[in-house]
Amino acid sequence: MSLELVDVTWMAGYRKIIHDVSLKVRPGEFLGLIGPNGSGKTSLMSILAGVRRPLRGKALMGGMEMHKMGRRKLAQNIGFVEQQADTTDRLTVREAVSLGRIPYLSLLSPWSSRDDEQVARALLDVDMADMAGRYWQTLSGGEKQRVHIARALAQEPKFLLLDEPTNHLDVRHQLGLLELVRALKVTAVAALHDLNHAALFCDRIAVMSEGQLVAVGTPAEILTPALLQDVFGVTAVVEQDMQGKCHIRYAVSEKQMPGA
Ligand SMILES: Nc1ncnc2c1ncn2[C@@H]1O[C@H](COP(=O)(O)OP(=O)(O)OP(=O)(O)O)[C@@H](O)[C@H]1O
Repeated sequence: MSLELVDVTWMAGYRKIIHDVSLKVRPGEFLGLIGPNGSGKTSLMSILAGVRRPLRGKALMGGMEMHKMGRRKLAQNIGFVEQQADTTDRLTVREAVSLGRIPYLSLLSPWSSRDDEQVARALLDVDMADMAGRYWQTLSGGEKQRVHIARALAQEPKFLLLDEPTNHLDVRHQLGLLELVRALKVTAVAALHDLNHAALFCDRIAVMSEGQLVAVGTPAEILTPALLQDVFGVTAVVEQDMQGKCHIRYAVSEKQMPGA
């Protein structure tokens, strides 16, 4: 099953935020979405997740328009981890992750041991099993982020959409999370600010600039010094290692060096 945007335009008030974007997420791939602040990554992710409806164009899951599908069907297929999602509810970590099972529950299909197993597995996946009894409000920013991801994993999604998932995470958990996403049997899309992470973990990278999709391709195709200069306004050297993985070294002017 694929996730696809066809000529999508989205406006906030009178301002066009997303301009005629067409993008097909390939089954099984890990697609990175990169672009400067305000380029439209979050807006595009929420359209891909079916949370926002395009003003023009189509957002399709398995060839069907998402706004015509029920919330339950969307939630059984798409796990979406938004930026800065918070709650004031008095929930434990386990209860927060259990919310991911709601799309599967009904009067005829009440909570079962299978739901317990999915919640336990999701907590293990994000390294939060030993904090399952802790209250949400007592968690650090990084721990909350890992719980959000566990909640999305508990949905057993076919598509995992992550908006800047490594925010708040220390370097071990950043790498652990991206390794986990790669290892999962899901199609994943993540908005990422760290371009070296995108280069290391993503199969393809899509680049947003001023609301437009300006490039899509493999990390080696996309992460060129010319694109980094054009889109991000930075000077960088891009090296490839023996495995063909790109590594970006940014050039910092003398004035910005410590002690200058
Ligand atoms: N509901 C809204 N109303 C008005 N403007 C909006 C709305 N949502 C987004 N925008 C504007 O649209 C532009 C794109 O925002 P978006 O959050 O999609 O960018 P982004 O690439 O995710 O940015 P960042 O990297 O800073 O998170 C920004 O200029 C933002 O201010």
